Amino acid sequence: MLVIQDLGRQIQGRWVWKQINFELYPGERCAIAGEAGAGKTLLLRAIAALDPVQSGTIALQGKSLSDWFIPHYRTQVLYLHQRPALLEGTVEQNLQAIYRMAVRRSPDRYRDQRPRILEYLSILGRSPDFLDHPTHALSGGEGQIAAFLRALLCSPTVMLFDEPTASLDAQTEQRFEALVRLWQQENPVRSYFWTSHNPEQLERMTDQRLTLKRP
Ligand SMILES: Nc1ncnc2c1ncn2[C@@H]1O[C@H](COP(=O)(O)OP(=O)(O)OP(=O)(O)O)[C@@H](O)[C@H]1O
Repeated sequence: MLVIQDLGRQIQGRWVWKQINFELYPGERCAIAGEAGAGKTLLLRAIAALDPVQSGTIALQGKSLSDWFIPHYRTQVLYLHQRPALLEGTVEQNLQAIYRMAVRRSPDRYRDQRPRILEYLSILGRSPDFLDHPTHALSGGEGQIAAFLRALLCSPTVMLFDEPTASLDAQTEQRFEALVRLWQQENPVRSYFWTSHNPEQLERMTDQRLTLKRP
């Protein structure tokens, strides 16, 4: 699915990590572990093609990142930010915006997907009113939920979860994890990387581990 070879990232002339080699197979759930500042976010951002790397290559489905049209690559590999940025407007307008992007332009598609969104909301313990909330009034946890719904609608093959439940209470965290499992069951080739400072969560949610150490 995704092959990382000899990947290295420098910041101000210093290697944060280097010689990272890893293969993510279809359906795999991989933890990215390492102490605070080890470069977990930088690695996820590199895999998402959001940041440059100073050495090595990434290939998705046998095709090197440099040969992908980046907007298409990002429909397949999606980074869920720790502190997601949402557009002005309501949660629902943020979800509808996905279908105005050139790579997915299809105005009617949102309507078709709405029942699915309502099902996801109920798994997350939220009522349909959540869709009407203005994004500027969302708490950090609600912002994570809204961004997760948006990510699910994008249907990526590889999801990059960066401390996705850091702002959630324990019950919503469990619901979030249940929805990740459902998302994966819907299509078992879906795979993900997940970072968290909670070892029990990594135990529950992942079965592979990539540990970052200082070079
Ligand atoms: N834009 C930047 N400019 C300068 N240094 C940066 C930048 N982004 C990250 N760093 C540094 O790179 C290192 C790795 O950062 P990163 O956020 O990837 O760590 P992390 O493992 O995700 O940490 P945490 O577990 O605390 O979230 C840190 O020392 C950080 O200060």
